[in-house]
Amino acid sequence: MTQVQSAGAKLRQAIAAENPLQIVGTINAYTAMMAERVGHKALYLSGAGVANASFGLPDLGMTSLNDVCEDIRRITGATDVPLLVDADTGWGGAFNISRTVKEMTRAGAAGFHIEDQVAQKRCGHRPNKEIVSQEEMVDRVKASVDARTDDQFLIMARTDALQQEGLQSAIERSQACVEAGADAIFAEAVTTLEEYKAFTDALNVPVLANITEFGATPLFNKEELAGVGVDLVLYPLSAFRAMNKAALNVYQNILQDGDQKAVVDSMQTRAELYDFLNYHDFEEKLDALFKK
Ligand SMILES: C[C@](O)(C(=O)O)[C@H](CC(=O)O)C(=O)O
Ligand SMILES: [Mg+2]
Repeated sequence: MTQVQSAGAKLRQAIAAENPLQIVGTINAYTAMMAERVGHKALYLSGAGVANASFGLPDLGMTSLNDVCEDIRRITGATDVPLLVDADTGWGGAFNISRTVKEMTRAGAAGFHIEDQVAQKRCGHRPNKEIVSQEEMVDRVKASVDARTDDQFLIMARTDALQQEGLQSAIERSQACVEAGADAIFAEAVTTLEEYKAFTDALNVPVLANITEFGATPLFNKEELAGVGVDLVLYPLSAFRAMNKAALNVYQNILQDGDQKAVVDSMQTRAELYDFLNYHDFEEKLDALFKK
């Protein structure tokens, strides 16, 4: 009998196999399929991405658990690669966080990260973030661990404390989260390799570096990050940002030129699109089933 591996187990296996594991943001099911096809071993659903792309909203804690679960289901329905999900602050107290774990697991997520910002959160790379006490964050982690229905579901604690309270506090918070059962730590808005090393030296669980563009963190290479003990490297919105610029260019050109000839070379062709979708397999099935 073949053992069916849970999404969480797959993510843990990928973390063990890759050094470091690169995790790419996939804003929708189709981009997730492309990332899978080119060989990525782990995918990410960004909270900012859900807010921006699915709702046209800023990343300020305005989307809900259901909003995110809808996008999780779409992506996990289209790929087999494990998906790490941004759970923001967990959307409330212990019982809300419990629902977040259970619903995300049911939707097919492999794990989530939950952060120590206040509910009225901001992007981790913006000024004037506010964080909750260490005790409150530890309670969030405890509630998450207690709610697990699959013991392989990965619970990652994110600390946004570096900006306001400094490195020592951010590390202490991370240690307290690990003590409470966190499987991994997301060190947010880190600015130097030395700081990453301080996190990885102090912790005995995988540490994630968020290499998001146009933020506080330089675009360190995965080798540099592996050199300071980082296990997971996140590119949450890289493809999304590129897609946005490409789309804007097309919209502008169609208006300016009256046709799309100048930008057609920048487009994925119909043949390429169909290839990623396995379109022809579907069509053959249709022909075989309903041949006239
Ligand atoms: C990782 C992140 O939480 C996200 O929602 O993708 C964002 C990314 C970004 O805004 O660049 C964050 O770092 O807060
Ligand atoms: Mg986020």
